[in-house]
Amino acid sequence: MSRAGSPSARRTGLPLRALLTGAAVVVALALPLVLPLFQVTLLVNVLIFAVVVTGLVLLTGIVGLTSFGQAAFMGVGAYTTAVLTTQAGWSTWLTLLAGFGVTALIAWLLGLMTLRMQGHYLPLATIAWGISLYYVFGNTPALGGFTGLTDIPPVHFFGLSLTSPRTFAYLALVCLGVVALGAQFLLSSRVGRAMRALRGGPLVAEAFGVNTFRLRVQVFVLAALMASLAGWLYAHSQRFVNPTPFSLQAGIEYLFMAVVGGSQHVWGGVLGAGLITLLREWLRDLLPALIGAQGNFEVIVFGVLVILTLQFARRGLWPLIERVLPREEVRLLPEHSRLPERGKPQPGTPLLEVAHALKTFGGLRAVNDVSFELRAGEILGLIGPNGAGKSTLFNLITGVNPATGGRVTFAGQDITRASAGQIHRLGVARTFQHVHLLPDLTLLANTMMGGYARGRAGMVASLLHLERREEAALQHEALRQLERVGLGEQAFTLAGNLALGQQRILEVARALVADPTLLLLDEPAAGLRYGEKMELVALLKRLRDEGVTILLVEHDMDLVMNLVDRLVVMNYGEKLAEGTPAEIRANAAVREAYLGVDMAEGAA
Ligand SMILES: Nc1ncnc2c1ncn2[C@@H]1O[C@H](COP(=O)(O)OP(=O)(O)OP(=O)(O)O)[C@@H](O)[C@H]1O
Repeated sequence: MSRAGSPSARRTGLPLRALLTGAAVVVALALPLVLPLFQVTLLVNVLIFAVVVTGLVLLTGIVGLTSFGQAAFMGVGAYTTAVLTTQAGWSTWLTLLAGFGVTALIAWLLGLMTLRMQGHYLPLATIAWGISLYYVFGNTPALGGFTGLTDIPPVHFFGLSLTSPRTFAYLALVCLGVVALGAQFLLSSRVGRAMRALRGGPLVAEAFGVNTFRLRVQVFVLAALMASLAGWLYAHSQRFVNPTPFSLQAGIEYLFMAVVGGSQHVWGGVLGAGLITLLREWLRDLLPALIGAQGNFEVIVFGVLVILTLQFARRGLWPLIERVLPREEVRLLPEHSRLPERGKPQPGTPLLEVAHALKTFGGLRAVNDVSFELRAGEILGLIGPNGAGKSTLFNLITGVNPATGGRVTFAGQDITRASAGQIHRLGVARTFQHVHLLPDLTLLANTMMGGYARGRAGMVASLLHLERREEAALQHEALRQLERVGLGEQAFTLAGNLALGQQRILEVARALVADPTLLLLDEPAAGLRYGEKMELVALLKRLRDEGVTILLVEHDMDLVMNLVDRLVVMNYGEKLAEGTPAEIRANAAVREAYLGVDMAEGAA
């Protein structure tokens, strides 16, 4: 497909969306001037809370790490500036940096200790340190105990003292603008795609070379820094601090805001902060008057609201708004340079060698003394009845589960003990038995995920959008691979709209973006219709003709016999046979293992 006719030309709804964004900015800038003073104070709170919730969107909504402890990090920022300004006379701008330093250190240490935890252990850990920090604030005399610290000086900006809520609102607006823009930049970057992939579990992200633990810690620290900034703003807007706004209950409320607004969208977090804060104020007046008694009745309403949201709008309110907004601009950056490509081995040279591979689970030998070789340029099929050990062997080769014994060599390097990411970086790319795509992202963005290991941009460059050259090269490479597999025309549609067959082909394109020497396919035909299987076979044959080496685990005998150059057959963890499809068809032991499957018929 020619580049001129490529989807880059589509710019869906750009003027209207830009116009709406511009109008929202103008309204936001006008609000502090036109609203009554009480409401401006409320607006300042909304903006401050939105900064914390933006961090939660990244941490919980995108990466999937639920944290109840963000309010505590807000407290670290608030108390750092409170102590250093009131007791050491530091400038408020310097204390902002100091707050970042202290928060980053605490978050990094807590992250190192807790972020390896899975499931409900991590949220429990965040509750634990959320409570701990609250009591540190309340029980430390130097921090004013539960009474807190007063007389915090205002922020000065070029001689202007930001004592009035009206002027302070602009500082809070700028802070939220910077944080929200940075978060948006991050999410549309290489690191952002890796963050999204993390949500589906570490397996996928690691297969693309992401150091998942390091990324989790980085996002955790980033979200804590956003909370710290909010704490700094809070301290200087209120001019006093005490532990209450940084309690576990506040941490839970920030989560409510994210969930109600839409925890996977930056603007969802802002919407949630606004809605919950305004609703709280309104209900605080309304409910006691209605019920005729004093009490925190609004918290009960919030609980019901969250349950209703989870029931009827699981992804929050922002996606409902997004549905009526014009679609976001599709941006294909101009390509200045291409990504470097790795040298490919000569066809016929040994590429992958599995020697006496052994994998035991307790007393079970799931892979027992299996040896075979894969040569560059061929398609090798790994087949066997259910439970034969194919997936286990696949996992040994891809580094998902290390071997108990034996040796696996790829391109001359011993990868027996290498991690999934290290193996990927050597030139092995894979697809998954159960498709792992990001359905809300375009085909292009999904495909770009496969090129993670070919990029270098880190968290800071991504936050500042300094990685555009690299991003452009990746975009164009991804588009080339989509065109190569026949999905170029749909590059800007959402992956979730594809039929399963196309999703599997998309996974192949994503793997190809890694510029692999070896492509590993885990049951690529599972769940496909006949026509889809034929398309897949045609694609894989074309790739083989282009020099791509392929190893596939597959159940579908038709597909395997018509596609591969050679086969390795496994049974009860052992290698039963190896040879061309014709040799395997004629093998009596293989026929025996496949009782009921007529292999000759399968090939026909
Ligand atoms: N993590 C594990 N812990 C314990 N046993 C396991 C584990 N993974 C696999 N096994 C066992 O190892 C054996 C081989 O399983 P494996 O999934 O590799 O077979 P397979 O050939 O891929 O089967 P299928 O075609 O059904 O996917 C099976 O007996 C399985 O129960």
